[in-house]
Order: sequence, then structure tokens, then C-alpha cells
Amino acid sequence: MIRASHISKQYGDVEAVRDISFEVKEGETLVLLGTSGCGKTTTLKMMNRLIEASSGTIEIDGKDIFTENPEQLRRTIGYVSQNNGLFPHFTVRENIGIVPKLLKWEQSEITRHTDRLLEQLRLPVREFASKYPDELSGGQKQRVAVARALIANPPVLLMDEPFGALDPVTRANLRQEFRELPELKRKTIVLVTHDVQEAFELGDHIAVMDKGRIVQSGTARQLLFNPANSFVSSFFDHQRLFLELNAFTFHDIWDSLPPEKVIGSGAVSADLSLWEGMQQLGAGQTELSVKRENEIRLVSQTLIFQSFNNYKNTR
Ligand SMILES: Nc1ncnc2c1ncn2[C@@H]1O[C@H](COP(=O)(O)OP(=O)(O)OP(=O)(O)O)[C@@H](O)[C@H]1O
Repeated sequence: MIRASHISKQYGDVEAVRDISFEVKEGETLVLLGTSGCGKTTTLKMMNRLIEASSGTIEIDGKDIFTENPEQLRRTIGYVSQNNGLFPHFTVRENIGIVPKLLKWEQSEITRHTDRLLEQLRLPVREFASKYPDELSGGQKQRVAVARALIANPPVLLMDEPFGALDPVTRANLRQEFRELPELKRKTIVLVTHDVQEAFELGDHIAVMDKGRIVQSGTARQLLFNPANSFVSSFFDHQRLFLELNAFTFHDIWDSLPPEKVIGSGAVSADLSLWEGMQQLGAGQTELSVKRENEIRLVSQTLIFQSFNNYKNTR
């Protein structure tokens, strides 16, 4: 569990972060979302003391991080930086093994763990372990950076725009893989992004930031349907329908669905978001009749319009 209370960072006259407080429960992901310069990276780096806070307190698992040795603290927190931060003169295997080496693991242990992670992150050991960062694509470098952050099995992971430099397709694929990676299931994660879709896909909670402050913190649904002010709602306006379809699952419209069961084997999984489900329906990947598919579409769209009306009424 991470608890940040009233943290601020001042650079001369610039207040990069102003009196921010938040909690991240064990195993949850908090996304810091905001436009360039709003203080996301500064907030993240205060949590592993790459930047020292001007005031406030940060606790990780009940321990005040300001009383710890910063270097030792950083060995217990996984960190993926904005530009992947790989050492160019180290091979992939050496880059991933940096922290275990500092922790004085046996070399055989380091190799075993490195190779397992490489395979999991779809970087076959034979092909990639001895390569240098310059010989990798952007997406491959990010996978190595994630492996490096995970190898010592830290309970907390900090990620700064981990997919930022990638094209939209690679970015979406990596996000999907990232969500399914068993290593990440129980981690407490703080992730920085300016990408709304990324925030909604990966965050249990999302903190929307502006000018060094958290304007609103909540689940995707809370932010979409109960925005604190026009800044928050305008943040989502240009892709609202897409976000709403992602914010609901087929569970949510179960009662409104036609009586004949459409969810289950051969049909649509109840855990799918409406967006994913409708994509499956559109691609003819289910065993449902066209008539049934159209009924589901109609129910989904009606639900969204109802929600949208509720949302408009709250403004
Ligand atoms: N070392 C520094 N000295 C002075 N001002 C700084 C310093 N680092 C950051 N700032 C300022 O603090 C503010 C917040 O910067 P920060 O890097 O946290 O923003 P960000 O939201 O992460 O932006 P981006 O998405 O572009 O990385 C900015 O106005 C920035 O100019």
C-alpha cells in the first residue's frame, strides 16, 4: 500500500506539484493522467526519491520512505522510466540483471530469472539475451525495461509513460500483454500517462492532474459520469462514446438482454467490455444469429445513451 499525504515540490518559483494526497491499495494500479507539464513525472519520481519532495510524507507498506536510504529504497521498487533507461553498453541480459547483481544474487539465479522473464515477455532468449539496446526496436526495448523492473519481484512498480514512444498498434498490443502478465497481477502500480485510453484500460483508479494538483481521483466510471468540473469532463469529450463502451461490461446489461441467453460458451463472455463484445459481434466471432447480435448492439447503445443523459443532467 502506498500513501502519499500533502506532497509538494517547488523549483524556485515553480510549484511543480502542489499539496497532492492519494492512496494505492495493495495489488491496485493508480494512473496519473494529465497533459504535459502538469506534474505527473515529478509526483512519480518523488515516490522512489529520484526527486526529493519539498514537503509532505510518503509511506510504502507503512514505512516512511524519507527515513530510508534512497539507493536501498530504489532496489525495492521497480521503475520503468520514460525513455526506457537501458544502458547502451550492456547486453539485454546484463541490463535486466543489474538490480539482482547489486542484491548479490548468484549468477546462475540471475540468468535463470532473466531468461524466464525474457520468454514471458516474448523475447526468445536465444535471439535477444546477447543483443545490445541499439539492436532492438522501441517495443522490444520497452519489454526489456519492464523485465528489468520486475526481476527482483518488487511489490511496488512505478512506470512513467512506459508505452509512450511506440506507434498506436504496438502500444495497444503491449498494453494487452502487460495486463495479462502473471508477474504484474499482485503488484501495486503507479503509472503515468497522458493517454486517456491507456489510463482507462490499465487503471483501477485514475487521478486527473492539472497544474500540479489532482483535480479528481476515481474509477473510470466516476470520472466519466460524475466529473468534478468541466476540466475533467472536457478531458474525455473527444472519445466519450468509445470510453463509455469500454467502461461497461456485458454483466452490466445482463438484465436488459433478450431472454435467450447470449452470454456463455459460443456467445459473448460476460466479462468483456461492451466495446470488445461489439467488436467480436462485428467480426462474426460468436455463434449468435445476426438478429441476436443486433439486439445486443441495440441494448448496449440504449444503455450508453441513458448513461449519457444522466451525465448531462449532473452537469
Ligand atoms: N528540474 C526542474 N527545474 C525546474 N522546473 C522543473 C524541473 N522539473 C520539472 N519542472 C517543471 O515542473 C512542472 C512539472 O513537470 P513534470 O515533468 O512533472 O510534468 P509532466 O506532467 O510529467 O510532463 P510530461 O508529460 O511532459 O513529462 C513543469 O512545469 C516543469 O517545467
